[in-house]
Amino acid sequence: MTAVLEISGLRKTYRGRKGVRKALDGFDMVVEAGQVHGFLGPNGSGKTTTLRTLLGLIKPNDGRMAILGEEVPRRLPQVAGRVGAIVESPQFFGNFTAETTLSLLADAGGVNPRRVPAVLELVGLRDRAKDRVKTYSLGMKQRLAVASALLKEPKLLILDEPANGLDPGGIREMRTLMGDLAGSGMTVLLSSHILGEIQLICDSVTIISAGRRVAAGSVADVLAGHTSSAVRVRLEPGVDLLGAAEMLRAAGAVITIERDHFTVGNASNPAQITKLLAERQIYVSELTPVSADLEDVFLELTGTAPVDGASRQVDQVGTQGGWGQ
Ligand SMILES: Nc1ncnc2c1ncn2[C@@H]1O[C@H](COP(=O)(O)OP(=O)(O)OP(=O)(O)O)[C@@H](O)[C@H]1O
Repeated sequence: MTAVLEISGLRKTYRGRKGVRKALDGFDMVVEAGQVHGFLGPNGSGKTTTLRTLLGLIKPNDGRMAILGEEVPRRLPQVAGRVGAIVESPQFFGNFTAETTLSLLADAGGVNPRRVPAVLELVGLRDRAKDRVKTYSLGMKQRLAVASALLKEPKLLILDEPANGLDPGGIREMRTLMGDLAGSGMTVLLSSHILGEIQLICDSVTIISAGRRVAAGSVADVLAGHTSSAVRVRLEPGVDLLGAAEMLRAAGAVITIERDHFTVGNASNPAQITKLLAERQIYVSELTPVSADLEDVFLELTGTAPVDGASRQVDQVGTQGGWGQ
């Protein structure tokens, strides 16, 4: 596979009245061609700074970046025509229709006007193209924004938080759209903190925390590297669930109590659970492993503060020790 986007050792320090803030601290990222790549991190972890730096809107302090094999920002003029990006929510005139809006943008950007119906079709707005934008839902406005970025037929599409503020239906539409775009050969980079959706949309991810990469790879690989040691425990009806949970907690288990069961978050040896319970004549009716999802991995990784001052990427974060070994 060829890399459409490569970043290495990127550093950005903001200096303000409140002092110096390291937004990017030797950040690395690689995005391969034809992928939908999720760029994930908590608020303030450096996602927007990375995207704005890539697009030449912010000057980095150090590091190398290349888009489609061209060094940026030096060669940005040569590559800009092949990159579509939305890093700030674009403002549209509510009284214009989507068709007019895109026609004006196409005209201003020297794009063939035939692209307008094509992109409207791509984002699923063809039937509403002649309606005023002010009658659109937020999801439709987001799709119009994507349409505007697609006018010049980019090879790489960069979207900052495209699912932000969308309801589940809007997120589903956005997900379908991303899949369609990648299916047409485009590479899509999308930043987000909505992880459940990312797991379904993306082929690969980069997770950033405090300006450094803490995980990267295919969603399956990232998940496989962080197998959960949690198990769900259900007891026979009528048994004192809270009492049993308390007893395990006193023995060192990390317990989360649900309505009709509890989970043990650090059960590296599930037999210990059944043994301790059986010693008190309490019998389990279900003991099931809880599989890790991207959200678990994200919390585990971004809750792990990187070593201060070290620029090494901490992809290989060790898993925490389990209880009951
Ligand atoms: N113009 C600025 N001046 C000073 N500090 C800034 C500036 N822009 C961002 N920062 C700081 O840099 C860090 C990274 O911010 P950035 O906006 O890149 O994060 P983010 O991951 O995009 O967060 P969010 O998801 O909230 O948008 C934060 O600590 C932020 O407060």
